[in-house]
Amino acid sequence: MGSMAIPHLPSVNQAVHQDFRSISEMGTAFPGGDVMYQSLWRKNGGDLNLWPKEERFFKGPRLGEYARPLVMNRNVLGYLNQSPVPLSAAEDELTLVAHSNSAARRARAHAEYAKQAAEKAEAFYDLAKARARALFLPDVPISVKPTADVYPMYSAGVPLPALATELPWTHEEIKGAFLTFQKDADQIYPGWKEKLGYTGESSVQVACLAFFDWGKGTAAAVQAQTAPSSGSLPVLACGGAVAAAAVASQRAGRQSRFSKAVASRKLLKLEFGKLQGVLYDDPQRSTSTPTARSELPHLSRYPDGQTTPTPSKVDFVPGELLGSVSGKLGLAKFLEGHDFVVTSSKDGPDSVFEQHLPTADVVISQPFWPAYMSTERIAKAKNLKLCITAGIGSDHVDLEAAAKANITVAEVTYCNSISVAEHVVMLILNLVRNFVPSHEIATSGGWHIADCVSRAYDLEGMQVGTVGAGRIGLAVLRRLKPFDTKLHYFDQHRLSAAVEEELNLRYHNSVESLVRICDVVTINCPLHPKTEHLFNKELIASMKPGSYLINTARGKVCEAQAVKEACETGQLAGYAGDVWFPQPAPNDHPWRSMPNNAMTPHVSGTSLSAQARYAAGVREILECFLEGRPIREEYLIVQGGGLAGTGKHSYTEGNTTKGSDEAVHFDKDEALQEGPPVKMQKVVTGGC
Ligand SMILES: NC(=O)C1=CN([C@@H]2O[C@H](COP(=O)(O)OP(=O)(O)OC[C@H]3O[C@@H](n4cnc5c(N)ncnc54)[C@H](O)[C@@H]3O)[C@@H](O)[C@H]2O)C=CC1
Repeated sequence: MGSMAIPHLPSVNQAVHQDFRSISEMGTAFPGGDVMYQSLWRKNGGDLNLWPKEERFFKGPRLGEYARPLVMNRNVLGYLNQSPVPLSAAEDELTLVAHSNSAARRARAHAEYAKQAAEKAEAFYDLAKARARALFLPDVPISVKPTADVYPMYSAGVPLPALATELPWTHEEIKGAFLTFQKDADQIYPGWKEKLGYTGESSVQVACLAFFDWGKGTAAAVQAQTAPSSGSLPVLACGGAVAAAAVASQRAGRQSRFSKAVASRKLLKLEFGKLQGVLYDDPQRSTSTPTARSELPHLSRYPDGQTTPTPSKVDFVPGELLGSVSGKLGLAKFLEGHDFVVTSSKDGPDSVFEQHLPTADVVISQPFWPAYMSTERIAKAKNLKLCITAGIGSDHVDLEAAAKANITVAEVTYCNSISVAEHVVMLILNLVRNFVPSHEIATSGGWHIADCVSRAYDLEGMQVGTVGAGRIGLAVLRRLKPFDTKLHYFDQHRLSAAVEEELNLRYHNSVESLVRICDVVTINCPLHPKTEHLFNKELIASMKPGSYLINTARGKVCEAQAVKEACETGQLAGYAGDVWFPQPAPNDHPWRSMPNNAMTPHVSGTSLSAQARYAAGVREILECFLEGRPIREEYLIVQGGGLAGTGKHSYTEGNTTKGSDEAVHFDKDEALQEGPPVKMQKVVTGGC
């Protein structure tokens, strides 16, 4: 299109009555058309060379022309100046058609321009790379991409102390670069930290301080270039080059991504954003142990037919540890060029999370180690547009406040529902068959069979009920069917008659009705105002005596003290689960030490298998968000000022984050000093 010769006057298209010839025949100084056309005509007359390029692509009739009513009984459209009647409603529709036609043509021309701009940006980047290679090092290491941004400053002779102080503080990208380039430097220049006296801390501030030295290094690099024989290139010089190159690489990459997005006519909502990831700590035990398995089964659909996440690609191998800080949910590469801060420091006003919150555009958190987005925190997060739950269950966000602030809350629906369902079955068997105490006896060298079996039963024939029969609840029911149990459920949405028949299910219209009958109750509903403390003293007292309660939904669905007392009196034969409130649970939380518990930290939904799915799902959500595409309906909890998608189906309005600030009382050091968690011997001797 760009190389097409520009005719002085376009060829005449007789099918379109108001082309240039007809205009001139009409002898009109300012022919009909839309406002832009009129004003361009006034300005430039018929000389198309003087008109904006995209106007050349407009070959159809002008606005207002289709919109004319039929005149003169000749079954042709009349001219604007001949119109005998005012515009009608039908014309409005035609006007819209004409509008969209012309807009589409213009958009195509814009897209063409943007594509050319993208190509130029790429060419520029290649040039800058070549020049920086020549300047800094004859052989720049592979991951080092030189600079379009910093290079001109060096070559323009900006005083180096000024450069060194100016760059780190004024350029957000440089701060970002420091978070990513250290690995490169480690590989290429082992020992650089010692040589620089780098403390090894990972905060941006420390990294920026280190940049002062990197800046000096750049000076050395420049000198080395002018006097190559002055000795070996100091490590500092190389460091300067690495830093400068990392910045340029990020910037050029972002620029070219942006231009490409424009060229493909995607709306790039957030060109450069601050994303705050809150993930659990890396393993405390040695990581030298190889992972147990080298591959994961490939799944493309969930049981109801919904597809597993569909990001454009992933930068991790399924089965890797992605949910902890260093795993970064496998997003580090994808988010290069953005400010992506990942931390486990999430509770209290001094936490890293709270410090970054006021400037964050996106918060990514996990239920296992939740960044509680309380009312107060949402009020502080003025830039926040999107909260992503890497998993399922977004109750750690004050959904009411998020809706009011027009923040979207999305989660990776279904990603770990089956993981949890498997866990629930395991926990039921665990409690009923008294597995954990028996295991403890074996590992402590004992053989006390009577102690092992005095609380052990068969599940067969028991009445088992779920509160909540959504993705997890239904999967639990399906998995329990072969155990020849009698199955019950309560949910605000009744399952289909076919499913009830298939699983021989008994529906209860209240939770009270279900708990009265069941030997085993499993909780699989979200936490929202109607389920908060649902299992209180009163409801637990109405349960069948000696029943088992399994809660992998959310800790706050149960009242902690009421559960503890019921375990002590025997009203509950056992309580198992992995969810607490708040999280991490205080070191002295009663569930850690109450009798007959089979508790773990919050783990059921973060198996390595689940991590691969939710990491991919988070990327899918981010890709949609960054490109202005809609997020899958089923992933939505809050959008457009209210509950949406799965949020609308499974939650009720309100806030359940109150009390989450207590999480600050968890003392990591105390937990580490105390060694392995609660010994089950305590449980065996603990009563009931
Ligand atoms: N422990 C873990 O690692 C994980 C825990 N979860 C928890 O499990 C919950 C459920 O997950 P899915 O089954 O995938 O969600 P889902 O949305 O498919 O199902 C939830 C079901 O609960 C029902 N429900 C809502 N309020 C209820 C009430 N008051 N009484 C009875 N039923 C009610 C809904 O109607 C829906 O059928 C999540 O919201 C989350 O809190 C989810 C994944 C991992």
